Amino acid sequence: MPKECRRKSSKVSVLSDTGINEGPRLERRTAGKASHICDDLIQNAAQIAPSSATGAPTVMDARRLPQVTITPEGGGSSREMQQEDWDDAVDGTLRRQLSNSSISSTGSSAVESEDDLLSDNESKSKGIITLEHLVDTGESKPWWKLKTIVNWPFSVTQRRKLNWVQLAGHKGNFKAADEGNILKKFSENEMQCFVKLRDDVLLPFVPGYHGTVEKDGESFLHMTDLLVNFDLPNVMDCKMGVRTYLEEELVRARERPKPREDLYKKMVEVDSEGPTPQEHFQQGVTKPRYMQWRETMSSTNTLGFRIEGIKKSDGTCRTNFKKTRSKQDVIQVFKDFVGGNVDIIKSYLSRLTEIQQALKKSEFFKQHEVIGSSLLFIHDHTRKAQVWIIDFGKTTALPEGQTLNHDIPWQEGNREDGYLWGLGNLIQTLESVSSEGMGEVTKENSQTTETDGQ
Ligand SMILES: O=P(O)(O)O[C@H]1[C@H](O)[C@@H](OP(=O)(O)O)[C@H](OP(=O)(O)O)[C@@H](OP(=O)(O)O)[C@H]1O
Ligand SMILES: Nc1ncnc2c1ncn2[C@@H]1O[C@H](COP(=O)(O)OP(=O)(O)O)[C@@H](O)[C@H]1O
Repeated sequence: MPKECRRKSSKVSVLSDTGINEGPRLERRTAGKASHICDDLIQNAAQIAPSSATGAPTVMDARRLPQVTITPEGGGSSREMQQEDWDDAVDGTLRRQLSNSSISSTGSSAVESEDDLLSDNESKSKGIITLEHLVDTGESKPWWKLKTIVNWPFSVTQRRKLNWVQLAGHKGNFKAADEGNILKKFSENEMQCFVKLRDDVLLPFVPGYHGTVEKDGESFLHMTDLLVNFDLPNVMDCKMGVRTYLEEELVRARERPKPREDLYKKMVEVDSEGPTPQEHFQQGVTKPRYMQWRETMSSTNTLGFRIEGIKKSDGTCRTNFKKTRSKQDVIQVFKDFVGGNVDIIKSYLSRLTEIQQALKKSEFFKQHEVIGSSLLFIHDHTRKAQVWIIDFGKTTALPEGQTLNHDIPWQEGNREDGYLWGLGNLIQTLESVSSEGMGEVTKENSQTTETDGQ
């Protein structure tokens, strides 16, 4: 979810899911063409340019490199927005459950104990976590104020913690809710998307949305927990599209470049050669520069999707896929994810084909730029397998009358996201898994220890 949206959420005083509030609140400036191109950026991108050996269709290869001029400002290592802008009291209470033994037979399970909980100081969530309910004040009247739900019976048992899987996004973004549901930090964009999706053919493929909830000025989206009906689920998050940042982030970085030290460190952790000499000198990279680098290192640019994280039924989690880029690498990861079971791949394929057909018919999809949205794959030992479209935090409506193809190259200003192109490649990739047979799962892909340094 973009921080712009999260920041706005704290200022929202009246929430509406009636659709009256049409149009994204993200201020969208006209994307101008840059007159400067950072040579270092281009050189760097050229060094890690996608190879044609991936077997990916070349329709996106003509993409123009995003143009960002990077200049140091104010010491050069400031974050675009400070973490503390967003962290709040409830964030501090979220802890990650590291013990596999406490995962119950369902994907999302209530637990009473706080044993072996470790505090999580990272801003990104990676794997198995414990979701807490919002603070129980003990008052007789409900502390929360439901805006769109008339009655939410919130019994004591429903206030227990919830073992859950969060493979991407920021820690503290989710809370436990009533049984079968979760709360996600409010964003205007995402709320508006959920409301519009109620009348769209994509509705069967997105989590159920039950309105907004507010507590102490903090607002949440109340939605279905997709893990709830699974028994020890295997979960994979695939981020869709060829671009993972908004055009306006690019414009902002060009107008007011703010090199960020945290992103520089994340880049160096994966590839010490990643930053340009200038970026090394200032110990900072801008957000779009980091996002572009992530796209070229992973399969985002070459395949139009990338694997963000996987949690398997044995409790192991991996989020170190930053360099998983070739189609063959992705095939190996899928083989390991399904434990060599071709039937699960076939179930996934049939669901993906339904999603593809629905997307092609969807009015919502035509009228929105879909950035940073994921497909969430879930299966368990009963061979139940589902795929869901999640995360509309950066999905923004186009101006009235404008539509997107979603399968043509992005050029700054056209707002194309490459979603359908990526989905086509994802389907082809799973077809390859299915036709190749499973063979042996490599040691690398069956590893159970997560490391971020790749
Ligand atoms: O995956 P890594 O390499 O850690 O990079 C993250 C992801 O791209 C996040 O997207 P997502 O939330 O979809 O996972 C993004 O959040 P936004 O969604 O806010 O763009 C983070 O931006 P910052 O939060 O600005 O650091 C960026 O640092
Ligand atoms: N409705 C849901 N049911 C189950 N898991 C979910 C649901 N929504 C999100 N998740 C989990 O949370 C992670 C982050 O979700 P996402 O919506 O992408 O958050 P963010 O906007 O913070 O990036 C996903 O990778 C997935 O593991």
